[in-house]
Amino acid sequence: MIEVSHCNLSYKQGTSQVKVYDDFSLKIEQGESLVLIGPSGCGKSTLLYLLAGLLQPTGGQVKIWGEPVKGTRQKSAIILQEYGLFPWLNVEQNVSLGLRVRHMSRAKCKSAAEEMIQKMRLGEVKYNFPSQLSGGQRQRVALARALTLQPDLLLMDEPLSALDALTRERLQKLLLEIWQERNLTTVLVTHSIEEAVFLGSRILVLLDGRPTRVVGEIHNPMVGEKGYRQTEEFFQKTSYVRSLLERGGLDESAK
Ligand SMILES: Nc1ncnc2c1ncn2[C@@H]1O[C@H](COP(=O)(O)OP(=O)(O)OP(=O)(O)O)[C@@H](O)[C@H]1O
Repeated sequence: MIEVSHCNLSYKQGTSQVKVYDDFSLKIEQGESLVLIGPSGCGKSTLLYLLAGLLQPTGGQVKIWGEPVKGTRQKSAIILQEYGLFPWLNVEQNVSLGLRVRHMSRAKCKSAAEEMIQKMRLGEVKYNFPSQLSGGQRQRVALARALTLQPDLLLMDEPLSALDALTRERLQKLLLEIWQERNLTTVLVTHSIEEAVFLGSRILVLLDGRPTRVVGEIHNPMVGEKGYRQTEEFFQKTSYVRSLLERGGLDESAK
């Protein structure tokens, strides 16, 4: 279980403080695929950074599998909005980077990276640099790099937002496969309602209220089932999330 308990977090903006989280709590079960959706600036990335240990709350605590998070941890992988690839390293070097900084031998790094490069179908571009890749390929490199570290928690901040519609759907399927195969715990931030319902076993709808408020929590047990996107249930769930976002709160009639 991941527990965010009574967390407070404010940012300094000029001479004032912007209160993003105030007494905020959240629990995430092992193996869940949690999606955070909400308007720009409502605090989604901040929550991801708290979970990653990149930010520390000023009050309260984050615990992962019972351990308080005091900084970044080896088993948490985060994929940021700009993918975080190093432009001066080629695909193979980017993928193996995490292992190299953990002092794994060169040969082991190479074979672990190669396995992941094949899985992500990046073999043909493995000596290319990030500037020579498409958005979808860059995203797969970022995923490959995160997965070589065998994380138990994968945090993703709008990982697919820069992609064209078809590439995005292909990578959504890939993310689902990875989640199901590895029984990973994932937290994904998105602005897309369809993506939230396609990928989230639970969806949290957040709104900016200074502090951030959770205005809806949707359990989505059919996630990952074949053909889910074409079902009535999928349509209903997306309509419900949309109504929460539009009306800024719980609308019982749309449930
Ligand atoms: N380093 C910072 N310094 C000051 N204020 C910040 C900082 N980072 C974020 N904020 C503010 O905190 C609030 C929440 O930001 P956050 O990035 O978590 O929102 P978000 O929901 O992820 O937004 P987006 O969807 O646009 O990425 C915003 O009002 C933002 O302006």
